[in-house]
Amino acid sequence: MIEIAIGTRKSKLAMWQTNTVAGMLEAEGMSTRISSMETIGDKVLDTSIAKIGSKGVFTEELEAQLASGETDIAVHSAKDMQSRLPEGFELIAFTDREKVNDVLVSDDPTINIGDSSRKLRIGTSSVRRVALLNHFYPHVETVEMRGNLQTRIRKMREGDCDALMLAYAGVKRMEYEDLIVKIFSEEEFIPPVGQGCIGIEAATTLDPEKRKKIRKCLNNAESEACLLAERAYLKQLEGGCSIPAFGLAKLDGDTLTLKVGLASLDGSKILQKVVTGTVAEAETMGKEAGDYILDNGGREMLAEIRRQQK
Ligand SMILES: NCc1[nH]cc(CCC(=O)O)c1CC(=O)O
Repeated sequence: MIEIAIGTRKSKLAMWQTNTVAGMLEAEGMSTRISSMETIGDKVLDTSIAKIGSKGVFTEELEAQLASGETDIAVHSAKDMQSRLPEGFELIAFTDREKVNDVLVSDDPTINIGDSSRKLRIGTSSVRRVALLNHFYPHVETVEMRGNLQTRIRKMREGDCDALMLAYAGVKRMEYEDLIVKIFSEEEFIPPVGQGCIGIEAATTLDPEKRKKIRKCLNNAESEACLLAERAYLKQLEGGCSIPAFGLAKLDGDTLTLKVGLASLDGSKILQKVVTGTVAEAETMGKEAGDYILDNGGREMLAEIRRQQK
């Protein structure tokens, strides 16, 4: 029997995702061994990720295990992955995607984000969520909020904020669906690249037979097409989760539609572009959309964002 060694972060969400992936592999007759760790990104909670500076704070240590052969694959939230992986690593599969929306979570069901007469403090550490909230709901106050889902909910309950803006996928997986007070439309609040999807990373040195078996078992072709397009966009911007960029691809028959955008940090400016094509063109589309954004004000916006983040 072939055994797949899986690396993962230790957070409850990461473990949920890893157990799901392990279950899929086991259902196809493979055995699995899970090795979990706390990464730098999990440990440094007092600084926002955008400011830690180093790329891949959640991934570097897992990649070291892949490179040494200690593990075969690492399981990640696809949206936490840098658009350009370090040399020697690749994403070999993308699982079935969960609903991609952002949601608002609170213990107070009467919260209405549209009501500007009431003070509302929303916890998030995402530059994209802050920018979009400023843009669409300028009366809302945002509060910096790091840590895993459970920590954030605890902080909300301690009074740090009135509500949290989170990805539906994580809220569902951690069984906090009862606290959802609003589901943001994916048209208005276009999600970040990769939201809702689990990405499987491997070293390029992974045994090709193993790679093929893992891929066959875990990869969803639709997710893959969408993720390739979205990630190619982010790569063209040379971005990761520290810039307020967003991108969502949808597959309808053979037609892939990619909607992307970039916001200024304060949300005052938003650039958007929609491109369509075939599955085979996924990465070209992402690149094309990225070039369009860069050439139409995005380059200056990115320079400004990077200046403000220094
Ligand atoms: N950045 C943290 C993170 N990474 C993945 C998820 C949720 C699951 C997903 O979007 O795939 C979350 C929490 C959140 O953004 O609310």
